[in-house]
Amino acid sequence: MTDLKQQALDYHALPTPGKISIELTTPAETSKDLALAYSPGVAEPVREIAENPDDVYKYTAKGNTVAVITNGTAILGLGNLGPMASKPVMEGKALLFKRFAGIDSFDIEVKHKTVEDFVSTVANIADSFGGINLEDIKAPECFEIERALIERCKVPVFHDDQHGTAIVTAAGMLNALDIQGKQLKHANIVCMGAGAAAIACMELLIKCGAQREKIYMLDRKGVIHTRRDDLNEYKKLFANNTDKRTLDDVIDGADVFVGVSGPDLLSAEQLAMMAPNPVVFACSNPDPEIKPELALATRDDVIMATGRSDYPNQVNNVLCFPFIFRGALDVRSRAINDEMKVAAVHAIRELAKEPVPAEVLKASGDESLEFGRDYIIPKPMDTRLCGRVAKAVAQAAVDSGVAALELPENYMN
Ligand SMILES: NC(=O)C1=CN([C@@H]2O[C@H](COP(=O)(O)OP(=O)(O)OC[C@H]3O[C@@H](n4cnc5c(N)ncnc54)[C@H](OP(=O)(O)O)[C@@H]3O)[C@@H](O)[C@H]2O)C=CC1
Ligand SMILES: CC(=O)C(=O)O
Ligand SMILES: [Mg+2]
Repeated sequence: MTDLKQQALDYHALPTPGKISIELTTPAETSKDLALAYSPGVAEPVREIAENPDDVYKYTAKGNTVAVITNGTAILGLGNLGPMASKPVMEGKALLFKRFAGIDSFDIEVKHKTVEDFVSTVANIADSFGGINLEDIKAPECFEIERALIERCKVPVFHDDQHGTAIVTAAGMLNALDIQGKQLKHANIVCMGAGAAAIACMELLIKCGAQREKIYMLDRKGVIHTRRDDLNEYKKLFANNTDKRTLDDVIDGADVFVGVSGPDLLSAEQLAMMAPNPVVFACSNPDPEIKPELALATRDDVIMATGRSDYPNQVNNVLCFPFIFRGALDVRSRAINDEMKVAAVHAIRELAKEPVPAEVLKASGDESLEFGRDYIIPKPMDTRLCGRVAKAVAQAAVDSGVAALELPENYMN
């Protein structure tokens, strides 16, 4: 067994199985405590909430709790391994919510037969939480699921693999292209993968200035083009009227490669065919579309990012989901809309341009970090992220009319 494999298994098994537990926030030592916490005292908040439903935010943990919900059909880049196999990832998301944004979460792994079955299960329990984070649900079902749940739930519903990934990708891409002296609107983009993350990443890049006709998207069958008759409605939005059919055809002269597909799908030869000063985001987890060692040995003008914590430039939705929910919960937003997503993009990208405090360097193990090809995006353990992103998101929620509360005074200052 490799060292990392054994360490990772031990990390999850010890000192107790899993990575999270529940802790109490009120005293529960004496009979008096129990008379308040449970019977008879608990009846008082019950009566208040029955009379005024909004009081649930005053008397329960709902307002700081997010459900992380999956069916295990697209677990990282490992595929459809079922609900139980996804549990370590979902507990991992709960760990990240708590560690980076102080948000409590429950992971819920749903076994279901139909999309409607999944949607009803989630819709029926959604009110228990302040928000719903959908995770690792494969395309195209994820699109229908998210749309239906947004319609049916009063709390914000956010499919992290779509929008969290897209926000971080857009933030990193705008910075990387700036460093390479290129502009998104002129960039020839290759997107390997045509699923949840791919469709959302490309749609957000287009909102940020990329041109749809300059994007070539590929799935397992190759380039997505207008003469294919096997495309779902989401892939069809990226069908190019082109004779190009393979990665070799489209990578020639490309400025950008975004990989949200699977391991080792971009070869050194293909990377060598890209335009001068290319940007490669090989974001498949745990194994990227091309290993950074290989990419950097192949050419030294490439800006290289992966989804992993153990290389520079981690383009991973962890930089977004804890903070976008922090902002949404704090102003009790009923949605996470485009205005909030764009606010998150800019807050994340701008932070990378600021000097990095010593404690971030210590946590990341870097001697120095300065905006440039090996530091295009902040580190997840940068404690400034929560304040910057949550504040921008909360302000955007208030400004766009989806927040029930005003921005708290001195919020995140
Ligand atoms: N770094 C980050 O923050 C994130 C990274 N990801 C990564 O992105 C990947 C996809 O996740 P997600 O979108 O949720 O999953 P989906 O199942 O929704 O989509 C997977 C897509 O990848 C394509 N694909 C898979 N294998 C190949 C291959 N060998 N050649 C070409 N295309 C391939 C599939 O093609 P087809 O449609 O033909 O089946 C599909 O379009 C995963 O590796 C995941 O780890 C996802 C979210 C966040
Ligand atoms: C990071 C993540 O959410 C994924 O790879 O699915
Ligand atoms: Mg995921």
